[in-house]
Amino acid sequence: MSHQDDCEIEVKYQILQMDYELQKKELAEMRSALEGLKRENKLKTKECQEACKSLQELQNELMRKSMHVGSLAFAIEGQVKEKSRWFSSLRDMTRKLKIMKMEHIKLSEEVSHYKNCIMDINDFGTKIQSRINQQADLHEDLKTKYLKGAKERKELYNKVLELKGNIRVFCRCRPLNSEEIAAGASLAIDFESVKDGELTVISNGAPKKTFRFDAVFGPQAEQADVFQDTAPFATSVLDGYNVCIFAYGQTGTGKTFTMEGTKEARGVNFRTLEELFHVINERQKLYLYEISVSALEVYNEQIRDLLVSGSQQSTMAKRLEIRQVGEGMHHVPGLVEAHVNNMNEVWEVLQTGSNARAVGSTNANEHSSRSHCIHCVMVKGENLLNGECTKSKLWLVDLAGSERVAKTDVLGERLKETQNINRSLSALGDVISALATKSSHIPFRNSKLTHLLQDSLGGDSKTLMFVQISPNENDLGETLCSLNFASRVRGIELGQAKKQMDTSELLRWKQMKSKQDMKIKDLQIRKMEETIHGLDLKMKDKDLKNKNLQEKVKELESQLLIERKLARQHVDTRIAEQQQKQQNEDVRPPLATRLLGANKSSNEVKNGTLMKEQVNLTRPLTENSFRPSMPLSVTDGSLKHIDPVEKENNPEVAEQLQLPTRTGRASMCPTIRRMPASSAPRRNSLIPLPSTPSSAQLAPPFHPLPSQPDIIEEIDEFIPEQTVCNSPKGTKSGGKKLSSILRRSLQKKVQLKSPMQQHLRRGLNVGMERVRVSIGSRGRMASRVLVGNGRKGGKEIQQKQNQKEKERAWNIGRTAI
Ligand SMILES: Nc1ncnc2c1ncn2[C@@H]1O[C@H](COP(=O)(O)OP(=O)(O)OP(=O)(O)O)[C@@H](O)[C@H]1O
Repeated sequence: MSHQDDCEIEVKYQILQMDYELQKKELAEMRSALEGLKRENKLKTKECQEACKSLQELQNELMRKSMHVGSLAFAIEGQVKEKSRWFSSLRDMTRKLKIMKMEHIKLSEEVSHYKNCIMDINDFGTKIQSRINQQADLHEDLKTKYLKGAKERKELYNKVLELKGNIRVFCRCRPLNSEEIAAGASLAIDFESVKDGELTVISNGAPKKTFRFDAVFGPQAEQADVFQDTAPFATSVLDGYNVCIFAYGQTGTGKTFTMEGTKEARGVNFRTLEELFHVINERQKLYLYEISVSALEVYNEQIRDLLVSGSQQSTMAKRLEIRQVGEGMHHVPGLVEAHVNNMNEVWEVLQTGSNARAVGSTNANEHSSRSHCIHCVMVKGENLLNGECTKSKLWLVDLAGSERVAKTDVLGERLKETQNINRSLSALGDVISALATKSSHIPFRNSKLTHLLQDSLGGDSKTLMFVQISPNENDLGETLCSLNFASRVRGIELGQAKKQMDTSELLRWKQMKSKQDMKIKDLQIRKMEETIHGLDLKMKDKDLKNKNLQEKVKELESQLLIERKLARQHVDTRIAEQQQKQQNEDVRPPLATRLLGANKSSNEVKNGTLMKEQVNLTRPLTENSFRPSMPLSVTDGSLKHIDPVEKENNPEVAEQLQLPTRTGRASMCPTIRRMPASSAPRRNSLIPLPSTPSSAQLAPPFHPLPSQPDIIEEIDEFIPEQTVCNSPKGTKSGGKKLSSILRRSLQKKVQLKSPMQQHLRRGLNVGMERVRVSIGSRGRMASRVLVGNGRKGGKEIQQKQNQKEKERAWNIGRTAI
């Protein structure tokens, strides 16, 4: 038993030992297995950590992507806004164009209306012209007839005066004054026998001598009666004849009364001038007259200007000398000539002269009898019908008392005065005598008086002499002297009176008239031409504006088209990218496999998918690259189809569809959210984002502003690059089309000059800029964004630059990852 037991025990022991061995072996195996498991566990843990890390990175990446997509959506939103602005500006432009067209139509209608008007006016003008010509002929005929009539009238009038005598003598006898009446003076004139100009001088009640004059005015004669016969001389002056009216006679016989008169009874001076203005007024439509009056006195053979104030007299007196200014024309240089336009002015001048004469002496009457008072009325006349000009003079002379000639028993100053008066009055007598005997020499220069009156005492003038006499028998001697002198004067036969024609004035007038006519006609023609030219210019201007506007609209449309295409391509590219990523995810290997082959897959991505994406990313500028069968529009967070034809033809509808930009931005997010959890290869695919410029491609922050041809060259360079990447024909032609559109647009932009064009150019610049923004997001053209911005203000540049810097920072950050 024991042995058996022992054997059993032994067996058991051996079994146990074997078990033990087995268990030990198992333990060792278990231990080794445990070790293996531990190692595996470690590896797994490490793998898990890596996976977590990778997951974290991917989450970060995802966040960055989301933000990037957000920024892209924001950019798209901006572009959509920009587009809406473009559309609104386009709408404005279209509206303006419509208005302009309407205006153009209106203007065209106006122009045609004006043309018709002009034609009517021309017709009317020719009719009027023919009427005017008829009237002008009639007028000319009437004028000739009138001129002929006027000439005849003048000639007849002059003949009448000539028949009456160019030198006429009126005798006027003053009434006896109160002193004489009181003294019981007897009359020396037989007033009862006065008829037909005959005057009989009586002495001691018996007729002594009979004198014959042109008119005899007795004591009862009024100033107006006297002037009635004097008035024709005034008409003669206006007809261009020189006239001299003088009063001769003994002191106190009424010379001054006849010539000057009193305030109540105006004399010849005032009345003659009144008559002058009366006739001038009557002839005002046919003649133009200028009247000036001078007042002077000849005292002691010196001429004194009565219109110069007393203080200036001393200096003026020396200078006043008589000068011959032409054939038979005499003038006193420096003599004041007062221009008078009406009788008030005439009265002022006459009063001034009278006052000046009075100031010169303490006894006015005494002084007046010792000097010759002379008024010279100068008349310039112009016949408005034929331009005939005349210059004539009217002398109104109040002579010094004639009785002084006989008085020689005076001394000193009075003697000198008397001698001078004697000299001048005897000189006047000599002149008249010489004229009477038709002497070859007329001694005009023997005295200042005759020298002054030379023009009006010669053969071609008319002279009226008032011989003033006293009725007092005590003055008989003086009266007879005066009457004898007057009779001598009346006996002079003056030659035919000549009109004082100013031929140079006539010639000048005719030349001036013809020049004026020419000027008026030229002016009329020029005005008509200017009106037509102005209308033409308006038409051209409107046409030009219309053309420009049409061109601008076309340009803007093409810009918009390009912009729309680019934006669409941009969105398409994004979608394509997403699709590509999704495809990549679908074929992505399991986590462990990817871990083992991470480097390899990374390289594959770099060499394969990545490159493909890069290629795709450069494509969007071409029309056909990655173009979906139907274009998509973002509306209410979902992508909608827009018919491109409808969009082109009806931009407003298209705009309305595109307007909700916020929803457009949101619409991008679900696409991102639908993407599965990112993986390492997928992350690698995101590295070379289209907007990420390589270090070589990164544009400097500020480029110098390129010239327009440079930009065109850049576009030219840029477009073929796209076409190379996208070989299909359509893409090539699209690229060329785009290139040509851009080039044309830029060339036009360069040509713009007018303010309107500049305004449009500003709009175009904005457009170009936007185009560049959209191009710039493709990498290479990013630099052009800065170029475009370089044209704007500093703030805008800064904003754009900041925005780009942000984008670049994102991209650089991604590259670093
Ligand atoms: N026809 C007349 N009717 C009324 N009064 C007259 C007339 N003629 C002269 N008298 C008066 O006679 C006076 C002298 O006249 P007035 O002074 O005109 O003479 P005179 O010839 O000019 O003298 P003098 O040579 O001194 O200047 C004046 O008072 C004037 O009023």
